[in-house]
Amino acid sequence: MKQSKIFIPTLREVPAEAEAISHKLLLKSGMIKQNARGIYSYLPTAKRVLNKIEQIVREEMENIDGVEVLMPVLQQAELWKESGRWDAYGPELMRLKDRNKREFSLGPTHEEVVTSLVRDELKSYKRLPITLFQIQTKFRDEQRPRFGLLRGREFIMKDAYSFHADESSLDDTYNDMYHAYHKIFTRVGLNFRPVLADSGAIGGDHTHEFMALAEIGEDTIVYSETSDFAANIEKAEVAYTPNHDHTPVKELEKVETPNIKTAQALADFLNVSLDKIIKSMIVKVEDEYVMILIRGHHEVNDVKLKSYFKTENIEMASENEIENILGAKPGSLGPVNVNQIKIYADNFVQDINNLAVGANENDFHYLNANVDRDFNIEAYGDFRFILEGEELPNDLGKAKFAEGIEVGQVFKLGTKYSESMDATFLDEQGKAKPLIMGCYGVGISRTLSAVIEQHHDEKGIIWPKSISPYEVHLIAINPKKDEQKELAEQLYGQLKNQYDVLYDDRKESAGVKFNDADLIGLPVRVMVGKKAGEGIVEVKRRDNSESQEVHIDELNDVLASFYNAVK
Ligand SMILES: O=C(C[C@@H]1CCCCN1)Cn1cnc2cc(Cl)c(F)cc2c1=O
Ligand SMILES: [Mg+2]
Ligand SMILES: [Mg+2]
Repeated sequence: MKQSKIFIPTLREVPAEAEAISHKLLLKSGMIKQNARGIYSYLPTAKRVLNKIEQIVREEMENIDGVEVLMPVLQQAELWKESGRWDAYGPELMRLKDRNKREFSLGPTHEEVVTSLVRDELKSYKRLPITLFQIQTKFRDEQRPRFGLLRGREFIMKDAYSFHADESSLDDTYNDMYHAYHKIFTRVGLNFRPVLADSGAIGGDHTHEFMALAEIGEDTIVYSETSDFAANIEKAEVAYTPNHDHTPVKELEKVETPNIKTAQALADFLNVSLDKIIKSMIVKVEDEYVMILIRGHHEVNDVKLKSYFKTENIEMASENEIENILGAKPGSLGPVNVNQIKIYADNFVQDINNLAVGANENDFHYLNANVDRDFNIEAYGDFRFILEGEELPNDLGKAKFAEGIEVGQVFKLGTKYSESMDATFLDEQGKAKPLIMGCYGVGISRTLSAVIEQHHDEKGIIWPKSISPYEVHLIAINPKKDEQKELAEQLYGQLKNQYDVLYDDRKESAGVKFNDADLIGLPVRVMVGKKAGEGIVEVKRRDNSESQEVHIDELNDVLASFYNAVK
């Protein structure tokens, strides 16, 4: 492809609002243009990378008998009402009406659609198992789209759905998918870790997320250096063994704490360490308010609350809900004499007594509050995030943290959708049973960004060969010189039969061409310059800048050795 004919609007400067390096480089290298918040156009080099990622995903899905389909982006509301999810999701589910006022959503995922698709077809166990997949644009109306394609509102996903007569068949497909994902993320050149994850709203009890390691990642991975344990921090359990400090129980004492609102401020005011403070928060579980107690140096983990209370419908109580219940604002809340709502506590609250807690009166706290004497605990549980360095359960080693970008997830869904949507099959005894399902996603456009996060230098992107938009960058340094232009044209004619060649034939300065080549990031370049008259050109790697001058008679061999040496 001649660069004078393509459309790669590279930028000299990058819009300041781009924080993530992949977002900066996608803009600067002319791969995307923003249309609206979280909504982008993929320009030619991005489209070619997406095609290659999609093709790798397609191959690995077909290797495990996945069958490609393409479902509609517009989804009838009726299906979401059957599954009960129409009202379970907030504004993130984009809803709209057609000309006849019929309600639809823009598809954020396709469990309902695929279940409705197969429930009329897969009526016999003889037709099972089957795995359908699609590669398609999804829409989720994120409140805070950011970091370019890492968290867009419109994005490309491969979503697969498997249907089974029994659990062991689901287990087989889950394992096939797990290994297929390993191959996919290896082939696209990502440094990734599969981690145990929380299955959240969609239910099921078993799920792994595939995390690409990157500082910018929104997810925190907990892993061990002495075992192969790895989990999303949302899921990582905190081992608890009682370790009470057995200080003598003291009298309850009310103290005035003017304008003290946080645990740290209270610790400083009382001149005690943060871990002696107890934070009390009010959360609404479905429509019941409960109090959660946690030590001052710990943070509550909302995903653990959701799995403990077995509902997604959990949110922090608002300030006026809190005032209505306890008569005080956040910052002065505590368990003493609270009987109108149940009190739950993180396991580690058991290790200390004489607790410093809010007095449920603005600007007042209690010292020496003690469970059973001053308040009752409904139950203790693991409600907090693990801290780096803490021991993992079952001797799996010490918790180490890393940031990750979730590029894939595999779920065992069970019968959540087939029951609610009445998708049954006849088993060998002719008995109607709900289909058992699995679902499996790969973030295609997110993977493109994750690769850039892991493969770049200060000058631009460094594409792995497997998904690079083109394979060789042929550059005529000064096409105004006939010998350079003619030799470059001749080499273009020759090389384009062996490689995907991007030929920079533009009448731009050498500096502009080299800057653009560094930004666009093709693995190897061939430069036709001053020595064209002698038949000498230069071959150069983008990753380590290794270069070699070579006569065009040797170019094929040298180029092949350079290209093979690049990952
Ligand atoms: O999508 C999944 C599960 C799997 C992931 C792999 C491919 C198949 N689906 C989970 N999820 C995430 N965000 C969502 C956002 C909205 Cl607005 C929604 F309505 C539904 C969902 C939703 O169900
Ligand atoms: Mg997540
Ligand atoms: Mg997830």
